[in-house]
Parts: sequence; C-alpha cells; structure tokens
Amino acid sequence: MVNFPPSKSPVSTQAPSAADLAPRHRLVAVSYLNTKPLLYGLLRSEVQAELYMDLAIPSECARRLVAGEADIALVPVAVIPELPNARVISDYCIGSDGAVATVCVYGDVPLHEMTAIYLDHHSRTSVMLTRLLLEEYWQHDVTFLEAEDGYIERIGGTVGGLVIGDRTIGLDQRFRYVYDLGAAWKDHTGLPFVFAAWVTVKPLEEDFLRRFNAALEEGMAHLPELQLLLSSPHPDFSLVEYFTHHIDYNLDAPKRVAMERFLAYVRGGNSVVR
Ligand SMILES: C=C(O[C@@H]1C=C(C(=O)O)C=C[C@H]1O)C(=O)O
Repeated sequence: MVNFPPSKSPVSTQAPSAADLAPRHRLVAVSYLNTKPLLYGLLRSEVQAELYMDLAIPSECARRLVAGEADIALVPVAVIPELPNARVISDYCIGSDGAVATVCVYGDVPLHEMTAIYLDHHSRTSVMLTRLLLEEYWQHDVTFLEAEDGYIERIGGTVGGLVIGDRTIGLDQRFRYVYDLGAAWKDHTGLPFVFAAWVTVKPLEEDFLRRFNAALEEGMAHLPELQLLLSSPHPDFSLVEYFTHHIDYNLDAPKRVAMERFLAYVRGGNSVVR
C-alpha cells in the first residue's frame, strides 16, 4: 500500500532528502480495523520515512516475517516460537482484557453440541487459542476443519467456526451462539491476552526502536481524531467502544505473563492446523 519497495527507482529530478537516504525497513502490519490507531501513529511520524509499509492478513504477516520478506511485522504471537531471533520491539500490541469482540467461535448450536469447528485461515494465534480453550477450558472434543475463503457460509448445523477480525462484524446477528475467545481466556486464566505483537528478527538500532515506539504511542494519543476519520463498518458496531474497551493496546506486565503462558502451550507441539 503506502510505500513498499518499488521494482525500479522512480525517476526524480530533485536531489534526495536526508529521509530518502535513510536505510528503510520492510514493515508489514495487520490489515484490520484494530491496527489503524497504531498505523495512524506511524503515518503521522517521521519514522515513516525509514519504513516501507504494507498491510496483510495476520497469517500472511507471519509468513513474511518467517520467510525473511519483512524486517518488522505485527505478527500473531503464536508464530514467535518459529523465529529463533524474535524480539518483541514495542510496548503496544493487539490484545484484550476480557471480551475482544472480533475473535469468536460462531455456531447454530451450543459449543458442547458442536462436532467440528473451522479454524480461520487468517489467524495463527486464535487457531491455537481455540485448541487450548477446547482442551483446557471447555473440555470438549471436536474435529478441526481447515478454512478457506467462503468458509463462513459453511458454518451451520453442528459445525461451528472461528472467525477473526473485521469479518466478524455483524456475525453475532447471524449465529445464535457466539463464544468470545478473549472472554473465555480471561475466565480460564484470570489474565488478559495478546493476539499480535510487533516483532523483528533483525538487529535494529535502539534509537530507531525508541522512535518507533514513540510513534505508536502518538497514534494511541490521537484516537479521538482517528475516530472522526474512520466510519463504522456496521450500524451496531461502535468504533469508540472497540478501540477503547475491547482492544487493549498496552503490552504491560500482565499481558507479557499471559503471552508466556500461551506460548508454553504453543511450544508444546500442538500446532498442526495453521
Ligand atoms: C483481536 C484480533 O486479533 C487478531 C488475531 C490474530 C490471530 O488470531 O492470529 C492476529 C492478529 C490480530 O489482529 C482481531 O483481529 O480481531
């Protein structure tokens, strides 16, 4: 989107500025609404000149970081164990403390009557969280189904489905049963949760990291402005409510504890379906 590396250098008659000459890092962030406050901060900041920015669904953000196609990514935390030199570089994340609203299992029947559950192919973290909660919290056995585009239409009968991100908006009116995974995790552990965090595998300068973090902080400080710029995707969906009560952006100590607890499960080798 914004300024990913061009295949050829654009022709320019002007002398390059200092910002043009700064080394650039390839950044990929989640393309959902919940990331807009963080992006807004980066776009308002001079740090933007040091980045090639692109957006992708979470599983693709993870793939690019693992494949070495991105230097900095907002990645589903479940991918961290696959990255030997992973470093979480910011105090901001996509998290929740209780109900998150946009990560849910939907179905026509109660969870304990579900025989199979589709696992959203956009997700890496919530796929593992669904498995963990079914095993430890709901203690219910189901067959996991691999999802592909259009799978939401196939949720029905005793087949449920995990759906994440903007595609969940309005689904609570379509399905009788909705299980919010942020709320279930909180009930299960008493902890908040981290869905995605900013991760790099490259050694980046401390000065850059400080400015990067400050830019994200700036985005959070300008939430009221951003709420004026964005339109709500659904009449019953409150952006203010979502940004301030459901998504919890601070990667604080309790969230770091929660992340370790969750990653211990992921490292346990339960990862089959992605
Ligand atoms: C809360 C959310 O968290 C998302 C869930 C992710 C996952 O399950 O892998 C990854 C990135 C987050 O953006 C959401 O997008 O609704």
